Amino acid sequence: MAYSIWRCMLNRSATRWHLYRSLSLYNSSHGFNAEEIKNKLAPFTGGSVTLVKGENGIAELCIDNPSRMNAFTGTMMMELEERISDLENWQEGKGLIVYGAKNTFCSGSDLNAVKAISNPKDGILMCMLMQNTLTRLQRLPLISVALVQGKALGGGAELCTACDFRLMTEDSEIRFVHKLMGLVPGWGGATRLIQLVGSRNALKLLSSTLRVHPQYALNIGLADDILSSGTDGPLEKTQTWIASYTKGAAEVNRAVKKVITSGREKLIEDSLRSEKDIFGTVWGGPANMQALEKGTKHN
Ligand SMILES: CC[C@@H](C(=O)O)C(=O)SCCNC(=O)CCNC(=O)[C@H](O)C(C)(C)COP(=O)(O)OP(=O)(O)OC[C@H]1O[C@@H](n2cnc3c(N)ncnc32)[C@H](O)[C@@H]1OP(=O)(O)O
Repeated sequence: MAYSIWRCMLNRSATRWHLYRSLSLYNSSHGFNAEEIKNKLAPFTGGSVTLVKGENGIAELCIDNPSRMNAFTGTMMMELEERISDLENWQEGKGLIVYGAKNTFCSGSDLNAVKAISNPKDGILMCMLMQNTLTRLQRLPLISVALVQGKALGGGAELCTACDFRLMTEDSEIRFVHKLMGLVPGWGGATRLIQLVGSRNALKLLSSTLRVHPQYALNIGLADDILSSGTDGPLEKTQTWIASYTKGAAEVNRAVKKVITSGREKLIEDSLRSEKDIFGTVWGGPANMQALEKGTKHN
């Protein structure tokens, strides 16, 4: 009887969570026409966004356009959305590593594409497409970490802020170069940067276009660790790093991320109600009953 009640609550809460999560930031009511901007971006080809979902529940998403410092071409922006959709449906997932090919992170939009859609209407449509995608990335019920090697510039700096954590190699930099381009962030990077480092530090980074090196990033809370060179490569080190945050059953790890996402985005009362709903999806579940049966102690 108890199990069937649990399953019923699980289904109801999961449905509510899916509805909340699948509601994109922008839709037609905001003037967003996905097909229109995708048709504009399609001619700008090159590079790829690849996804490998590991047996250990950790996926690796690679921004792969090394001949252009992993800049996002038009087709790569669309591929990123497809990979995020794949991850939203990966029920066994616990974690995600986002990194760039050939030891550099990402240099933002492909400037060839940028020049071709430099009118305000198309720029806003591209902005809404990328904000939708990066918000969905941030809301994934997976613990995500950006492995920053080399340079994360412009939209690349914004991409790394959409992950829960950032690890930087010793020679890497994060740089919000937008002001030098006569721009401000458009992919949601300003909003997320303020959440990460506070409005004063965010204003410093945007107005000075400072090259943020690892130690300074650590000091202001933009980076979570610095990966020193050694026998293991950066990706292996990042796998080891994320493993310490994703131990145990997938459904419990996913519930942990969901309560944080809820607390980060909602008003207090709404967040508390969501926390209750998410709690209901794991209370009395297999991992909870197993821990109780084991008499788990935490000494
Ligand atoms: C919302 C923000 C978003 C937007 O507005 O849409 C943006 O992100 S705007 C773009 C912001 N990014 C940039 O302005 C970066 C421009 N690139 C550079 O500053 C430098 O390339 C670098 C990233 C600092 C690397 O310099 P370096 O190590 O000297 O290498 P190269 O400059 O020779 O680059 C190698 C190769 O890659 C091409 N490249 C690099 N970045 C881009 C890019 N964003 N778009 C297109 N192509 C890019 C560069 O042109 C070189 O190609 P070749 O000249 O053909 O060798």
